[in-house]
Amino acid sequence: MSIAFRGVAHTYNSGTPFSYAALKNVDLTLEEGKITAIIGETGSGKSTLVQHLNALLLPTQGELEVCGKRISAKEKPKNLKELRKNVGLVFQFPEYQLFEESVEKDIAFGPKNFGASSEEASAIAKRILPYVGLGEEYLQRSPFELSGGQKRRVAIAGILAMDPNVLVLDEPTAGLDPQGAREMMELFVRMNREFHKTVLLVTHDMEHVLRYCDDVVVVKDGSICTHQSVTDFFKDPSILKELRITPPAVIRLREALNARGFSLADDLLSIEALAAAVASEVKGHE
Ligand SMILES: Nc1ncnc2c1ncn2[C@@H]1O[C@H](COP(=O)(O)OP(=O)(O)OP(=O)(O)O)[C@@H](O)[C@H]1O
Repeated sequence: MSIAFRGVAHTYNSGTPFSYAALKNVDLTLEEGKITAIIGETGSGKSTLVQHLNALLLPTQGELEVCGKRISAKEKPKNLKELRKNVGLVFQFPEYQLFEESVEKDIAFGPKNFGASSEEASAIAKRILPYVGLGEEYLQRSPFELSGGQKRRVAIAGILAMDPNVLVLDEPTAGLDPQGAREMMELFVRMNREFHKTVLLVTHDMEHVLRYCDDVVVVKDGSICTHQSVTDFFKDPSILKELRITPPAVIRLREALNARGFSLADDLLSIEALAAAVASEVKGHE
């Protein structure tokens, strides 16, 4: 079952002098089971786009279909609660939304809200915590005493606890140190590969897009300007230049080497592949 936007537009403050067309006639089909990066310049409409997926925002025109539910301006999904259980939305800086007195209660809040007993919800919290890299000793701690990165892990555990089919992550690694960001990305990859979650990732980090994602969607001025596989996207340097995107380090290194006389192919997208190609060219000249 795919996720489809059909002619979706979203205008903020419609009918007022402050009206702003943030999304314009978006047609987009996302395959389930993939990790798709949503990228684009700041203010291009990425957050507005993804907030439609659990009906936090409703289209002002058009409709979308998510997990078998139709969402349109005229028609709120029949069972909003079920939709929100299926589509876990992690906002930018989710740690600001923690509110319970203990980590356990915070993670258990969602499952309880969706009908689990206190015991079941606590068991889920215990089970989920190690996935986000925190030990059981954190369960009874106040979320407010934790570091920023630990709070973020608790907030994400709260979403995972509801076992959504679709995980929508709006800049989940913003502000994390490189190690923390890598661990977070590896968690999402695991959720995708092991638990078959569809992952949509809003990000400005091209290294993460190249390394962890399958497909990429570029949003520009409220429209979708490209949707393709990550390997095709990064193979075409003209698109990156046109969109003023700084390419990942491996591509910059390849361009620098080619400028010095190498003829390395555009599809060398990992350090290992690039090193092997450089070694073979050097050997060929010996
Ligand atoms: N609640 C709102 N009311 C009015 N305008 C808004 C609102 N939220 C967003 N906008 C406007 O809509 C446009 C798209 O915003 P959005 O947050 O979707 O962009 P974005 O691509 O996610 O940006 P960033 O990368 O900076 O997070 C922006 O011009 C923004 O100012």
